Amino acid sequence: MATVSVLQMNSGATWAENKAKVEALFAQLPAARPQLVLLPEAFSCFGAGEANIRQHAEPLGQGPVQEYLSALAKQHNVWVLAGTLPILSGTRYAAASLLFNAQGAQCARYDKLHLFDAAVADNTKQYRESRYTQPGSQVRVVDTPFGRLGMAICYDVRFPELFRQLRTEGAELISLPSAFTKVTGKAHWDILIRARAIENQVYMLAPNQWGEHADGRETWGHSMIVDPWGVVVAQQSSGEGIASATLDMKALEAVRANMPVLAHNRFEVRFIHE
Ligand SMILES: O=C(O)CNC(=O)[C@H](CS)NC(=O)CCC(=O)C(=O)O
Repeated sequence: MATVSVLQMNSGATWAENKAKVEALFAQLPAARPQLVLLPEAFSCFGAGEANIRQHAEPLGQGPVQEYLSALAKQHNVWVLAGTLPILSGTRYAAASLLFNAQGAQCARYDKLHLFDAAVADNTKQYRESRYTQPGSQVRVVDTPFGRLGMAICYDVRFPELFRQLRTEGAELISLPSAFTKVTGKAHWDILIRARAIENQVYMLAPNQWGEHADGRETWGHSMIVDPWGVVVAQQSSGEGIASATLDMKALEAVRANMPVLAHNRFEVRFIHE
């Protein structure tokens, strides 16, 4: 049975400082070695505006952030889910989640489908992710040695159809790297994640940003791993840190066999491309 770890970060503006944070967290991985480690959304550069994102954006397969993660995966012999980093996409950037295997090869990419354009009663007030982000156009599921992984990001959690589609395509685990705000996180974070886990009978792996960031924006933390019955099996409430859990695929199969919601479903989900 595989162990997975989600890393909670307080990412700053620059890769130099965030790289040091990633390194420090990897040095604290549990003795029961995880096979998969997940980083939060915007782990490499966060909360310092569009010019800063542009400076950190990399072409797919090139650049210091991807090179570092590839080496890190290999060095620690773990799969690494690189929450999101800005990947050049035309004249803009995709908020891309990249998966590296334990040999350091980049083997899956998912671009955030739903962009966070919303008003929130916090000190940022207006979020306009679509101003600088190129949305994805594909749903992504990938086989790993520890289960079939569906990929999602942050605000996507509010769109249950995506998660039903991932389950329909065989997902057993779903990654949800996030930078969920403090205000919306307090109201909705655990409920949304647990609901997606329960209704789709999957493990939800949700590393989040925590604390105050360069532009004063605040994120909620509470990074968590939720099992297919909806139980929060690991959580890092506040501060930087690591939450780890062992995946029990027999228990997942039992939940599905006892209550076959996928077979009972009377609705069909269709992904609408742009
Ligand atoms: O833009 C960046 O640098 C990194 N990306 C983010 O911080 C994104 C877009 S602004 N945040 C979210 O999606 C929060 C969603 C959320 O909090 C909710 O759904 O309530």
